[in-house]
Amino acid sequence: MAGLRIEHLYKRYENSGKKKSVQNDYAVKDLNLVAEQGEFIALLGPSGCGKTTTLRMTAGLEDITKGEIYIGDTLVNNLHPKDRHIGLAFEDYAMYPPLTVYNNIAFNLKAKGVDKAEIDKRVREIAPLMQCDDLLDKMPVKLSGGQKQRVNIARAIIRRPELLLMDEPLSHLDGKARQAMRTEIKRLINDIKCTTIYVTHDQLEAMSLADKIAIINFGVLQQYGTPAEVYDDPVNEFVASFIGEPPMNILETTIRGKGDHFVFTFDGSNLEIEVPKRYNNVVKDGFKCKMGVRPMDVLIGGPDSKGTSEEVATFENLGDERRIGIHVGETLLMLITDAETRYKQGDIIKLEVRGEKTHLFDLESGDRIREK
Ligand SMILES: Nc1ncnc2c1ncn2[C@@H]1O[C@H](COP(=O)(O)OP(=O)(O)OP(=O)(O)O)[C@@H](O)[C@H]1O
Repeated sequence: MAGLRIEHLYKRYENSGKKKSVQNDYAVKDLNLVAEQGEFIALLGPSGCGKTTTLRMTAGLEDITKGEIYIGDTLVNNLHPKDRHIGLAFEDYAMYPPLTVYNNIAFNLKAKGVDKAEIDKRVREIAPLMQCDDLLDKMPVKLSGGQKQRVNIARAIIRRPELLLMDEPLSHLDGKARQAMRTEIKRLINDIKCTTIYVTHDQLEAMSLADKIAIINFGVLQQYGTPAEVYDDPVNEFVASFIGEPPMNILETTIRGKGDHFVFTFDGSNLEIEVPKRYNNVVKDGFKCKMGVRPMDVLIGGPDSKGTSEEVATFENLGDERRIGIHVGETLLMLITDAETRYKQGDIIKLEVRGEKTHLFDLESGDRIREK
């Protein structure tokens, strides 16, 4: 049984003509997505791409323009939010300030008329899971951002939802608290095994938490797959450059024949990178496209390296890794190294690129060009 099934979902806001960022007037366009029972799905994409709209339609907080949403086997298009068996944890904590944490967590069960003893049992079950047992007597105003978020999530899961919907739940937290909460969410979801849809624009969060990631741009699903699939096998330039930090290097290139193989060449640079042989059937001398390569697949060669000599344009020391930028024509090619050497602008290094790790993208559409 699918935890959630979305079929040909569209959303058009009536006033969207005024919003420049909605391409073709649709905030969500022909979205299809299946989350299996118990799966953790991240909806990932830039601001305004339609993630929250999708979540709100799933929750029943926003009308659907066209399409179907099933939770389990039930078509929920016309069901009231309270009848959808969902738990909601949105970025604003939306707690009731005059109520203690206990009463905030218990609120929805009380409203449903669940008896007192059962409510108490459930609050005391959930509180340790979300590490808020010592907060139960506190008032919301006394809580830190991380604590509020834990209570917020406890409120969402106390109803034992079939589907947990989370919208940027970590966005108010700073770096360390964010990391800690991320780990807690992962542990929690493993414990309660609830199908979860999690909205974020943070690719690291999506990569570390999700079983599958739906990457959306301008309301259109670009790719839906496991973190490894979207990282290693991106379907287009958008996905390739959205996933990974620092992002994949993408450079315009002209392919040239060289003996029995082809090389990527770049305007204004001597750099040449071997095109993987598997592309021999799709490229030819003079073929123009974009080449993508991840910064960790660009290496600094040793003294005997046959790589090209290049000048360091930028150097950043980030503690556990160092980032070097090299001008290739007008584009900055980034590489990451864990070597201790500190470079400075103008230093010469030998550059080696792992040709076998390169991807090809269509110059116009950005679609991945695949071997035949
Ligand atoms: N109530 C509304 N009326 C009109 N347009 C809206 C409304 N809500 C959202 N939009 C538009 O729909 C598009 C998708 O918005 P949505 O909030 O779903 O994106 P998002 O990916 O969640 O963005 P963010 O990460 O910034 O929250 C945006 O262009 C937005 O301006």
